[in-house]
Amino acid sequence: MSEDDKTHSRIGAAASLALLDSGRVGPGTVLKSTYRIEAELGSGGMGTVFRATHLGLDKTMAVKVLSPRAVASPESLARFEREAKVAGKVNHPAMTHVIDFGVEQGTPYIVMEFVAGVELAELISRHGALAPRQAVAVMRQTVSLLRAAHALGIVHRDLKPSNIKVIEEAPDNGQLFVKVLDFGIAKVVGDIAGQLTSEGMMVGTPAYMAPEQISGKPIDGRTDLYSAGLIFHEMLGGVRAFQGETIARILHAQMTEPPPPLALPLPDVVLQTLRKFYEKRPEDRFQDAAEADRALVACEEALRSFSAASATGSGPLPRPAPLQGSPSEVFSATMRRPESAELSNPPPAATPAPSPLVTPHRPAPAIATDRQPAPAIGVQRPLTPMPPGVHGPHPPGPGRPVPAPPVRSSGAAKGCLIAVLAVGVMVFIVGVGAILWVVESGILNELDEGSAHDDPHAYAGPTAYPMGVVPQEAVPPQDLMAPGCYVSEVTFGSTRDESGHYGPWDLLEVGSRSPVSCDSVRAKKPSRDEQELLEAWPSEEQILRMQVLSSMPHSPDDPDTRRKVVRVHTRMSEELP
Ligand SMILES: Nc1ncnc2c1ncn2[C@@H]1O[C@H](COP(=O)(O)OP(=O)(O)OP(=O)(O)O)[C@@H](O)[C@H]1O
Repeated sequence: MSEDDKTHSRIGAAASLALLDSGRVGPGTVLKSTYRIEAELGSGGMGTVFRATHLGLDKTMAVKVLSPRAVASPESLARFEREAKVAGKVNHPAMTHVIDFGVEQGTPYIVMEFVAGVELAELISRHGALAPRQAVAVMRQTVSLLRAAHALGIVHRDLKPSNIKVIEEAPDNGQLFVKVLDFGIAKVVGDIAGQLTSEGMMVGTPAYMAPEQISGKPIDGRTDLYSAGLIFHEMLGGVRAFQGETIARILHAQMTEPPPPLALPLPDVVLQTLRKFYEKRPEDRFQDAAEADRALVACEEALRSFSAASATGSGPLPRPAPLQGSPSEVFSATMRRPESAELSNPPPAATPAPSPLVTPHRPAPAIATDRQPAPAIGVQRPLTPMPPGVHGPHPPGPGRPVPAPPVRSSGAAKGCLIAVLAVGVMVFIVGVGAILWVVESGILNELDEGSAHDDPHAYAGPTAYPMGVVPQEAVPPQDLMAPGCYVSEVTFGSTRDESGHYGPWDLLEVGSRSPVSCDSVRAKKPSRDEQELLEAWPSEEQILRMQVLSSMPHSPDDPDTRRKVVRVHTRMSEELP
């Protein structure tokens, strides 16, 4: 995790403790004559995590050692100690259990069970979106752990996909099992120790931080539910819900914008549950983990019938062939990808077996434009029209072509054929005559000139409307109700210049426009970033609102290019007074 991706507390100076040197603990060090440090696993805001061996039990464990930077204050020492004690209180299968705690030559450390597996963040970035049922299963385990922790007054405060480790996959149904890492910055609500994080210091990761956490308001279990909701969104969509080039941009989006809609068909109850997790106001969210869990159970049921309905008439839904071996072999083999020779029972085909962990499809892009409908995800892909209550951007057509009925060669059939041919010839002659008449009469020219105005759904082109951004207060409410508002997803592209700045922005693609009711569009002043994009907007049409949905390099090979997908709400200027 990059430094700029995180906003950790700034630790105050306390020189007396700064003499701790992490060099004292490293591979070869034996702590308490019991734990031999083997290798570094990684480091985060609080310290470094090592793989270690319990010498008595000959068992692998994880040891987290506080970094000299973090240990520079009594506050961080207290936090670290609290991590050990608090984490030890939570007894749940998804909890990473704390085994021991100690201070060796002034260096505090915590001994935890070693959690093998892959971080959810890595799983998503490597394989894309999870199948919805897998995502719901991960959510249920996480929320169940939160329920246990919240009951003890413990809030995690830094839930994110890199703090969730996928430890196993059930070979029969692909269910994923997870453990949550890092209750290290947990806050014991009401505990005096909880006040240690002084006002104004933020602890958390911007992409998953709840609005109240950002604005320094009191936090509680609902704060974790917000982060969990964004993780749910990411599992379903395959990309982070909130992305941005700067921390400020992400924090602003967390405070003011909903996550972009998911571009895959999902039952209503799943979409409603998702939204309720990340409502901006804590009082609009699930009020506790138990309530969230009930909603997730309803999601499970809806997805079951969704799959069943999808499968009707089309045979069993396609499922990737499971890899061979025990669950842990399957899991590690999947993570290493099919260099199949490494598997105990490699799949026989020359083509590598797809991972059962996630569907073999690429993730649905977070944003589906009308030009590029996002693919539905793996096993949930409906092959028949969606059942009632299921919403998706592009209801799929029948999955299989209907075979034509066999034609019988009989006298009656021949008679019918001749009659049909005769009617066809007559229609053709009348049609040609009508076309000639229309061309002669000049009607086509009139239609051509007037089309942009006559068809409110037509893209009017660059010259029809005056350009400008309409601030909310400048648009009378009755006018907001007027027809003529559209929404479309627009792609802008740019290349980084020598000073490292992107711009100017080119308009690459305007997705087809859908009419929206203007009263659903709240005009807002564009940010500086958005203003830059606006300059590329060639249409002399008023832009009510724009929202950056995603921003990424054109391709991994060309990191100096950027592609932004922006949702633009526009209105025809002629509707204004
Ligand atoms: N109990 C554990 N078992 C196995 N690996 C672990 C364990 N705890 C942490 N790790 C791994 O060690 C690495 C560092 O973890 P750490 O929690 O210090 O960092 P982080 O999560 O990136 O940062 P932060 O905690 O500051 O958000 C991560 O790759 C994490 O997956």
